[in-house]
Amino acid sequence: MSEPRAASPYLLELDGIEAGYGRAALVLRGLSVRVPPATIVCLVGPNGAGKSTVLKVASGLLAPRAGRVLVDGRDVTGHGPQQLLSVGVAHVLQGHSVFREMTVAENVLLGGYTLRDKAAVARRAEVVREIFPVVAERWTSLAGLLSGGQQKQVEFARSLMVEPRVVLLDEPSMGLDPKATGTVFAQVERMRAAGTAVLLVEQNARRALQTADIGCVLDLGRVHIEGPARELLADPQLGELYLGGRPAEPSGRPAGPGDRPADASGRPAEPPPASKA
Ligand SMILES: Nc1ncnc2c1ncn2[C@@H]1O[C@H](COP(=O)(O)OP(=O)(O)OP(=O)(O)O)[C@@H](O)[C@H]1O
Repeated sequence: MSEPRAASPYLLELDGIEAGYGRAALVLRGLSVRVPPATIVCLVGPNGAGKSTVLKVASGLLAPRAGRVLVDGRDVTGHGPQQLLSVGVAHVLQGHSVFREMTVAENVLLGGYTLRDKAAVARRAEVVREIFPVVAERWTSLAGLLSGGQQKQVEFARSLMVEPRVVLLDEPSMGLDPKATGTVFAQVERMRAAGTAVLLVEQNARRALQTADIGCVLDLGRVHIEGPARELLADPQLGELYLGGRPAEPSGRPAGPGDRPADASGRPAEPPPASKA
């Protein structure tokens, strides 16, 4: 018999997670993150803080040693990636994962391999082609001929084939120039507009917080500060510690080529004193 579903305002919840690799010290030490439906939540923090590890726990790639993973209030702790995908959690891994020698269409349709019904695959393909126009335009091109930003959109499109309810994005702007980064973040907003929640990890923290609804600052394996992304951007102490020391841009201007990534200065000496999480 399946467990009764508790009513929850959150689509995805990580609650008191402790996780690490092998015998090494724990990376996550009591971390909690909540993702409401159709919301972009961004994790920022120094290199090695455990941001990618959070995504691996959320997608079932790494089993936590303690704590719970909940989807729609239902406990899915310990479930593997396939099971998490089947309840609507899709993970777009760091780096580029398109098959360069295959067409855009083949790459995207691979994302629907778990869908049994051919008509459902065709319907979803139409939906993702609408969300990502470049995917529709380059449908029959070899994926390897696309630019880095276009390839990232192919990866997004592939992840949306199964109609996930939350997509975990690990460093989507990695290796992209500022223009392509802008395009990719615009597409992240389109995913939200299409009703998909996003849990985002990004080196370019300032740019990511301009797109996100909620920001979470990770340090020492926990969420130290959580709040509306715009408020985090405007916080001078946070800017100094985690966002490369530049004052927040009141206009929400996309980051320019001179913008320093969040972690350029490495781990700060002290975390901010007051935890709002
Ligand atoms: N597969 C692995 N095996 C062993 N240790 C790992 C593995 N992956 C990550 N780690 C370690 O876990 C810690 C957290 O890594 P993680 O990649 O989650 O951090 P991050 O905040 O995403 O860092 P970055 O901003 O540099 O990508 C680091 O100390 C890292 O060396």
